[in-house]
Amino acid sequence: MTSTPVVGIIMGSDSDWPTMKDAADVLTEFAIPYEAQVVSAHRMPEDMISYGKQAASRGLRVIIAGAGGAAHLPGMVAAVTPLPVIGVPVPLKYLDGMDSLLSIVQMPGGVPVATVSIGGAKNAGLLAARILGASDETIRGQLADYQEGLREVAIEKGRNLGKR
Ligand SMILES: Nc1c(C(=O)O)ncn1[C@@H]1O[C@H](COP(=O)(O)O)[C@@H](O)[C@H]1O
Repeated sequence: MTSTPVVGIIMGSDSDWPTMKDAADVLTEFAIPYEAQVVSAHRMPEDMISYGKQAASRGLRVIIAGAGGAAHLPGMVAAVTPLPVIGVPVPLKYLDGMDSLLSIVQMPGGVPVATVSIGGAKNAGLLAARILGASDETIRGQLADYQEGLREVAIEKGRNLGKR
């Protein structure tokens, strides 16, 4: 039996998937059910509006939206859903993702998008887990273990410094 997705990962094009996959991998690691699909504000505006409007009633609790270039997708989805939207600026060949970053981060007051770093889909996945973990003790425990793992790796790497 597959569980109902609680995180929706959307992206402007399938070409964004190599970047966005990092968010999916984190959610898989935390056993958080997600769905991933292409939803473009520019190329399929009506579908994008439907996706955003139906997201909460379909059971989604967080949306991760990635896009490159003139990245209007995260902000437009945030405009039509009350769910938290995490924006991932996807770097393209030109401008190194600065265009996408600025398109996503400079939202007008009233319509928030939690923007992660350029190409920062891993942190988008972790942020989604933290949002869900605020009201879910199991996920919160998993996140605490994950953080402890980061500490142990950092300490281990520090120990190895003297051995070089
Ligand atoms: N920024 C957007 C939107 C949108 O914001 O609605 N739709 C597609 N795109 C972006 O166009 C780039 C090139 O897409 P193609 O590789 O399909 O030409 C992708 O990074 C996509 O996210």
